[in-house]
Amino acid sequence: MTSTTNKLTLAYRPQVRGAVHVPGSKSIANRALLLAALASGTTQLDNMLVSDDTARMREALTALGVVITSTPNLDENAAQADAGPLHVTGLGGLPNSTSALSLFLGNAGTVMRPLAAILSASVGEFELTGEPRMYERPIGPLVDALRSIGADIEYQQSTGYPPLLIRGRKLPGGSLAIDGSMSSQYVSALLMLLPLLEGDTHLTLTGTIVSKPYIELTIAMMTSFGARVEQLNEREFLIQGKQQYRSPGVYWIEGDASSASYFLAAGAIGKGPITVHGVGSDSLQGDKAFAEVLQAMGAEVTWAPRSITVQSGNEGLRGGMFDLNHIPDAAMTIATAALFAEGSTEIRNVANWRLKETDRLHAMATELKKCGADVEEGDDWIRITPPVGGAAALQHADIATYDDHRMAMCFALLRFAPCGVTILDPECCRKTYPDFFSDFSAIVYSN
Ligand SMILES: O=C(O)C1=C[C@@H](OP(=O)(O)O)[C@@H](O)[C@H](O)C1
Ligand SMILES: C=C(OP(=O)(O)O)C(=O)O
Repeated sequence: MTSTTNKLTLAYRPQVRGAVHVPGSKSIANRALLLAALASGTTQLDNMLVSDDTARMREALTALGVVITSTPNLDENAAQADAGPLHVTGLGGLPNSTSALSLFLGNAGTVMRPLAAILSASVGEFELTGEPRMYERPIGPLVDALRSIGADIEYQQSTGYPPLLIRGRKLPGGSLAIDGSMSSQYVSALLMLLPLLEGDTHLTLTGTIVSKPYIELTIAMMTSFGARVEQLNEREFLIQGKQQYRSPGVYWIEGDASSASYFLAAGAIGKGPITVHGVGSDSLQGDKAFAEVLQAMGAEVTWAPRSITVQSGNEGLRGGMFDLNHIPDAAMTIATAALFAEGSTEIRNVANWRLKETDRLHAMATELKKCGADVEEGDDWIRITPPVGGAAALQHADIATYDDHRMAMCFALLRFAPCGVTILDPECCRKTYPDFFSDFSAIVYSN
């Protein structure tokens, strides 16, 4: 691994073995921080993720008056050396701010969307800002739903996009519809707010709902923090108002299943076995299903409640056609694993890749082509065919990462090809996994 300031060259290492403890899940960490902040009582959060996205949530909650303290890490198996338990003293309800606040939320969808919902029903005036890319990521469906029950939210630049100016006020509940066809985060954001409203709410999801497991994750976590959500059917929910979140005492944040995908794919390509600790059959995260896709491609997968082990199958990986709408983040790792598969791999139903840290369909197609793959890109799909000659015929490329942590991380798999790979601006992985490249280098070998 050689690194200059803004690029990292990863030399050929054909084999992988060992074990890794992946850092805490971004999705769970940011939900846990928020729910603990709204709850009565103090919550201890174990295996907290230390990354840009969780830093943005912590800073925002601290500015809102939530006391969060960290304690030293005494666990030598911890995934991150700086990730000791956090103690969050809950507000026992919605925030109440006497001064106007401007909150910088970076490019963290799991902060912008939930806080837009929570603050629209809180006392105070809140400006929600972020990085330039955040201003290109839509939030209109969530704002429309909140306005329909009386929220006062103003777009400060373009209609339908952050930055937002929110003048918080009591919201009554009632009948509410939300379009879940662009992002499940709008649904999760509303769900976390609704128990705290003055009255009961009947919530209907409209459109073709994307990324569904994240909605299930939200409901599971709300339940752990003492709220009740009644699901009437696939699209309808009844949520009583005037509820209160309650601290569960200690809450363990699972390892990040999307971060696990890079190591699991490594095991499938580079012989293995490799064991990823922190994610397993008991996991709440939908991205654990990534291991099922690897299995369908020919890898050998062994499940335990809190770990997954993968090794290459006897016949290597084979391509196929996969609808990966339910695992949009881990799906990116299938796109680079496809370079090592026999035949073409088609990833379907991922239109909202275009709305994330970058236009991921376009970025992925552009960079895979640089490696010598034949790539076709549709509105909501991508098909990858490795060069004739397979991995041995792949070409070394300087991979542009578009300030997208997953572009940087999933192209690390190219080090299993003789050409190796250079990753430009590898530091962008700090959004969810600051130590990714050193953890990845620790499990690869020359023979
Ligand atoms: O709720 C969440 O924690 C997330 C939901 C997904 O977004 P979409 O619902 O926009 O696909 C996912 O891509 C994101 O990284 C995290
Ligand atoms: C889409 C992602 O992030 P965000 O939470 O900002 O939507 C991601 O982590 O891949």
